Amino acid sequence: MNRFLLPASALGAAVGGVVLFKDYVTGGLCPSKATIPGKTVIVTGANTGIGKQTALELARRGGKIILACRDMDKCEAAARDIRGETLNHRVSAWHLDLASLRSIQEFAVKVTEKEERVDILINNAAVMRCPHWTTEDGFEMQFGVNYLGHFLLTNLLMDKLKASAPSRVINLSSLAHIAGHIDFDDLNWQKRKYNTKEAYCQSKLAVVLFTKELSRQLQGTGVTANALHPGVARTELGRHTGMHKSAFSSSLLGPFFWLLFKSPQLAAQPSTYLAVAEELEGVSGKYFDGFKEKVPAPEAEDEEVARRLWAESARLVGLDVSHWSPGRGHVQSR
Ligand SMILES: NC(=O)c1ccc[n+]([C@@H]2O[C@H](COP(=O)([O-])OP(=O)(O)OC[C@H]3O[C@@H](n4cnc5c(N)ncnc54)[C@H](O)[C@@H]3O)[C@@H](O)[C@H]2O)c1
Repeated sequence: MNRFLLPASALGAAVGGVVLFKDYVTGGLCPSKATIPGKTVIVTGANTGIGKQTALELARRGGKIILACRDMDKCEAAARDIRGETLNHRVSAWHLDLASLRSIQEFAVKVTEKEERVDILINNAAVMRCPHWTTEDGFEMQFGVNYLGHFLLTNLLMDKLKASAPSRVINLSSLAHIAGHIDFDDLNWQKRKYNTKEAYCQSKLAVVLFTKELSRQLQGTGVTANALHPGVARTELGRHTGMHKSAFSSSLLGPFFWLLFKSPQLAAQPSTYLAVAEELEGVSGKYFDGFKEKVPAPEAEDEEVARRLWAESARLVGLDVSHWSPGRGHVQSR
């Protein structure tokens, strides 16, 4: 009997260790139980991955949820899933292609006309390490979708956000921002040899700089802006890198991914926390890694870089900054 005791307790300790380690890596569930009845939430890129799970979590908490997606079939399917799972029928699918300034403007006009309020804007959509593609307006795809599209969208919705204050903007960045650099001489990768990884890192650094500058400009308005690294998750984000569904479910690498990567549901917990937590009311201009506030990369804290990026971005998307004040974004025809 005794000869089984040692191996059994070693196995028990190993299993316990794995469970504890996984818990540590994945971060756990949102610590806030706050609900959001009466609040309207927009989640971009909500048909899959972290965005879909975030929309589901917030629908469960009673919000009116707008899924803002490029592919309407997938968006409708996600909205149906969420309505079915949460029994919250105030979940709808709207078209938004962040690779098109026209689409962003149409979406913002529709929101402005049809919605009384926007309490929470979650800028979640992204593309990672795609080939050297450009958006409809000629911007490098990762810079255009991950950052510039959200920059314009947020500015165009600012009147609504201000009128609904206290309200929140949550920008999905990434730990990858620390390897980023804003090259003002070539934001759009027209001069340099294209590097998919550096372009992703630049776009995610731009998201943190945007968050900081937005927060500075919105002081006293009741609108807060925070940036977030959600953790590393098993989503479709790696579709251009080979790290996708089949790798996650392979018998060789599957257990490794299971242990070290979050499920989309767990990776949606930090976004949910930033959206609902009462203790974060008034907290703005911060960078979170999971549920914890962290210091971002030094370049992300550079106010001069942030101001310059804002001005350059406004110029690129045709936002009239000469008459600009928070909430008075005006897009000139291009
Ligand atoms: N998965 C991770 O490990 C991880 C790590 C750090 C940061 N993030 C960030 O989390 C966010 C969510 O990523 P995910 O892992 O769920 O990825 P995902 O690829 O599963 O989801 C991204 C979503 O963005 C949408 N999207 C892409 N281009 C778009 C466009 N032009 N217009 C509208 N929507 C568009 C996609 O359709 C998809 O719904 C992203 O901002 C990503 O950078 C993810």
